Amino acid sequence: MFCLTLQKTYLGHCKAHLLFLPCKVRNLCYRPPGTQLNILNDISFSLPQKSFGLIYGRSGSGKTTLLQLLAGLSKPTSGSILLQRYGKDGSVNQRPELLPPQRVGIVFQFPERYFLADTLLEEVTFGWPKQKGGSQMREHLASNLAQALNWVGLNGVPFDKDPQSLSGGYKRRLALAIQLIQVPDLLILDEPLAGLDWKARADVAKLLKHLKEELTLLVVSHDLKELAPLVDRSWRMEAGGILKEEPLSL
Ligand SMILES: Nc1ncnc2c1ncn2[C@@H]1O[C@H](COP(=O)(O)OP(=O)(O)OP(=O)(O)O)[C@@H](O)[C@H]1O
Repeated sequence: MFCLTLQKTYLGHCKAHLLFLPCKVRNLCYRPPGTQLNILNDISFSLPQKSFGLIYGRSGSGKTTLLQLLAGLSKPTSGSILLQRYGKDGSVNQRPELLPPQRVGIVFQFPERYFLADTLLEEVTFGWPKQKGGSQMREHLASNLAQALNWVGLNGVPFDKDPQSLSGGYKRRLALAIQLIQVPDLLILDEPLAGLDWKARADVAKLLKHLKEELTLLVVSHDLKELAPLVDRSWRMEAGGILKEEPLSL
């Protein structure tokens, strides 16, 4: 009886701490190879599941470097990036594990500049496995495709449409859909509103609000005013990569 109570209390304790911390960064430092100084110094933060985290700060403060580490594009010099996984029912199904890059989606600044294909279908399926043995993965991705297009409101757009003929806001939606097909545990966005007109900015901000209900988003942006209503946690970066949690003051 005592053991059962203890076990329940312990599980309750774990849930209270873990369910709300899917992404946990601890004491992250980064020094580019061949250089003497750290660009990032002792960065620690955590982002709750299905929430919107915003990182802002002056140019050169280290925001892009941090996103690159989180996306697995560079390796930290020291420190850890941990991810808590969830079962479909919301229960914790694993201990925190090192964040595998394939579970992180990243939409770079001006993603439309990197579109390669002539049709929307080619663009969204670019990089899918073609050879024998990859069919299971293709099926998996195909089953997520409709959901991803639906999430971003692209489900009515013909598959043979040239991505470059889409409006600015719809190009951003397409870039988001490409990442959403993987159903990432963490979706990173670098300046998602940059270069858009006011209407497209409002549309994309509305879309991000909708996505926050399903996903964990970490955004770097200078557009504090437009994103403020979505923000759950915000950090200001300073030169040397110091991250300070600060509520937005507009
Ligand atoms: N490979 C590298 N080697 C040396 N210094 C670097 C390297 N990469 C970035 N830096 C420096 O690290 C600092 C942080 O750069 P980073 O691009 O992460 O800043 P940022 O906050 O994203 O800036 P912005 O808002 O202009 O994009 C800058 O001073 C930059 O010059």
